[in-house]
Amino acid sequence: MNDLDRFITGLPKAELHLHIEGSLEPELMFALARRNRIAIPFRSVEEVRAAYDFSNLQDFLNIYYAGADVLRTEEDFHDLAVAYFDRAAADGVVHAEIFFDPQTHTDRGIPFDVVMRGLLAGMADARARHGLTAKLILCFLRHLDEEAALATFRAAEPWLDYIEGVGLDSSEVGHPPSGFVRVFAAAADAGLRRVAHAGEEGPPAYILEALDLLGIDRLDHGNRALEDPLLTARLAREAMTLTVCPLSNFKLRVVKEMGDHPIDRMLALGLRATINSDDPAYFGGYIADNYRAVAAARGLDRRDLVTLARNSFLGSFLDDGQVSAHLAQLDSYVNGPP
Ligand code: HPA
Ligand SMILES: [Zn+2]
Repeated sequence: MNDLDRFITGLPKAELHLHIEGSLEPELMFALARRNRIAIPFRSVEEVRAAYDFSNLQDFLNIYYAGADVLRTEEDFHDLAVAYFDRAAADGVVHAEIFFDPQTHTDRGIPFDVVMRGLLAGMADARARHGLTAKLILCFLRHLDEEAALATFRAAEPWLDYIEGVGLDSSEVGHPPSGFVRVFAAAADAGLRRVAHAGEEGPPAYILEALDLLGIDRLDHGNRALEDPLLTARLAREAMTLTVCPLSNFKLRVVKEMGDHPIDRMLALGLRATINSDDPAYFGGYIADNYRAVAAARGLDRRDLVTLARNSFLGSFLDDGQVSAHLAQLDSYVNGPP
């Protein structure tokens, strides 16, 4: 590890865009398949990795939903979460706001409660082992209809004290935010935060819908906002946090090359951009790898990296006191011992 690598790994940071199902490493997939006596169409971890051959969101999603089939028990969700938190803590993550896709599990007959109990147990372990805090964001699958999202929200009702917010993910194009106004309104009425994937593959108009129709507090991806200068200016003016995922953007061809990544342009335009890993088991790296990838490709200096880490706390759903404490910790990391 060189100096910049060490600096990035040690930088205290929050992760704001992480699908827990996307942190399922092939090794754990094999272990869970064995434990649950499930046949999977692969003979080795290498074969699984070789099958991760996708070049757009839908091809990736097909593989990601298939992989999630090995998750069956509370213990499985616990082990999945602990594996992610251990890995995140090693990358300097001190706080994580993680997505989960309940419909991916309830549609296979896994009860909502099993998913919740397992993830919450994993979060408690992360707190005890690493002092890492975490929040849960329930994502609705946008390739399914709003009735299904409303049913999922009703299933979540007993658990709302343990859920920070709702999100919108899965296949973006053809499934605009305008289809989910009622379920997001119900979430707002229940006092939940709202986020949505928009502008990853979908057009800037979808970002506008997420802002104006869903009332989002944070924008997941948002890359295509840059095609619309007025929208970009608005996002900057409103200090909207963008959860940008560089390795995901590269693997899913949102950018052709890492050298084309707009992260520094976003910062220069005054956008509150953050760096995140999205689905690290599938996209080839955890959060520090994402910081390193853009630092190398776009020549980011330490000041830019600190800005990105600062933005991750400012964009989190922690309360003001907790944000200040994390920013103070970040300052003391950057400035060294007094
Ligand atoms: O990058 C993503 N985009 C949309 N849906 C997803 N579900 C997991 N990862 C993603
Ligand atoms: Zn995502």
